[in-house]
Amino acid sequence: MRHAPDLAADDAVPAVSVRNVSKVYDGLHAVKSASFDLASGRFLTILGPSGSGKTTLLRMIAGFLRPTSGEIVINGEAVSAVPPHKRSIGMVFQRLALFPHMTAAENVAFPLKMRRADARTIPERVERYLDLVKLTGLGGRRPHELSGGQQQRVAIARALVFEPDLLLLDEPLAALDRKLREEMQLEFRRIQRELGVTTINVTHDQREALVVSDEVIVMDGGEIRQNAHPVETYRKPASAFVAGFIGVTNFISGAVTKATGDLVFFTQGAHRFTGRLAGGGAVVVGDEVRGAVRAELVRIATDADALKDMDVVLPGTVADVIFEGDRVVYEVQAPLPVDGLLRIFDRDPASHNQLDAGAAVFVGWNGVDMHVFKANPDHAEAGAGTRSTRGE
Ligand SMILES: Nc1ncnc2c1ncn2[C@@H]1O[C@H](COP(=O)(O)OP(=O)(O)OP(=O)(O)O)[C@@H](O)[C@H]1O
Repeated sequence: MRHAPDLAADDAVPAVSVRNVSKVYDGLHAVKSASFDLASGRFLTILGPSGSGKTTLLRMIAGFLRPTSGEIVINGEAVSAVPPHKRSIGMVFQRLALFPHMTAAENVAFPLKMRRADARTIPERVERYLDLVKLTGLGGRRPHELSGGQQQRVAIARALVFEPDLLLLDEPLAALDRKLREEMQLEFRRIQRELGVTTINVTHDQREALVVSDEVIVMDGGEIRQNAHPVETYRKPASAFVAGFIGVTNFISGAVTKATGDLVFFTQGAHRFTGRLAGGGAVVVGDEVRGAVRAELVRIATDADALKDMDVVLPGTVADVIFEGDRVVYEVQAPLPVDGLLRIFDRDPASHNQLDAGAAVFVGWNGVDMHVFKANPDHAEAGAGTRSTRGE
């Protein structure tokens, strides 16, 4: 199939170039000065909370919406004046919109007929794409005779059969149950790698973004807050917002007492903390900062001695215990103004007794595991105070 990535060409012209694109409704920015380049064959996910501008950005790339300002370039061609059906784009939506009266094979053949493909080649191409999505032999069934996951596969085959330059996914998995959703995430990844088709996916599911993507753009308030490889997004969040939106993060506010290089010392009442400056910029003594530490990097014990290797040890009381099978989530009330309850993952719950709510405990972590962000009241962190630990 012709989508096998051509690495030499990748370097030359980005498959998609979004240049300073904004969309304004009634004086409000749905998308504000978004810019990014996406190389050919890459899988990009645009991740963000509801209302952050993800769909608006995707719809502008698809051509359903015109930017208020800025430019979108696909394979070197500025496309602002090109209508959606003239852009070489396959789309899969949350609502699949399969034709119910047509068989799976007829659904997949539809875009080829619309594009007046040579009728003699259509059956072979349809079969090839049904094979690709693992629906071999099911082409004769109508949508209602297929499971939700199988219908999803028909929609994927239909979006890809005409070999578009770009595949756009608008939360296609949001309506599926978790197990099927996770299975289909891996399917999207497999198919995308097999074809090498440049893909842009929109989701508010952080796990999906980390699992499927080569690159993740995190949006908030219409703006791109970070554009990075998933591992970097998780390990080196560019702001307190990103740290709070991806993963489960504990925040502690304080004032800087010393800053040397990227090492920052700050205090909250009588408690001293250390961390690494994150998100760029610099801090000086007296600046308000927010320390962020991941739930999986905080340790919990009933005996302070067990945490003697940790840089920070605080006493606390277990407020709630959430059993999730492969891990236990503890919510701990610490007696200093940690922002909300401290959340801690115990990933090895089978090896010891579970703690009970009300237990007196100690929690601890190391300074290298704390990211320190300059406090910015305009960009409150995401996720604080929520109970969701799975990004759902
Ligand atoms: N046609 C419109 N008219 C006015 N405002 C709009 C319009 N479409 C979107 N908006 C606003 O633009 C902002 C971004 O919306 P958008 O649908 O892009 O967000 P999203 O991140 O995709 O959210 P969700 O995950 O809920 O779909 C929101 O504040 C929304 O209310």
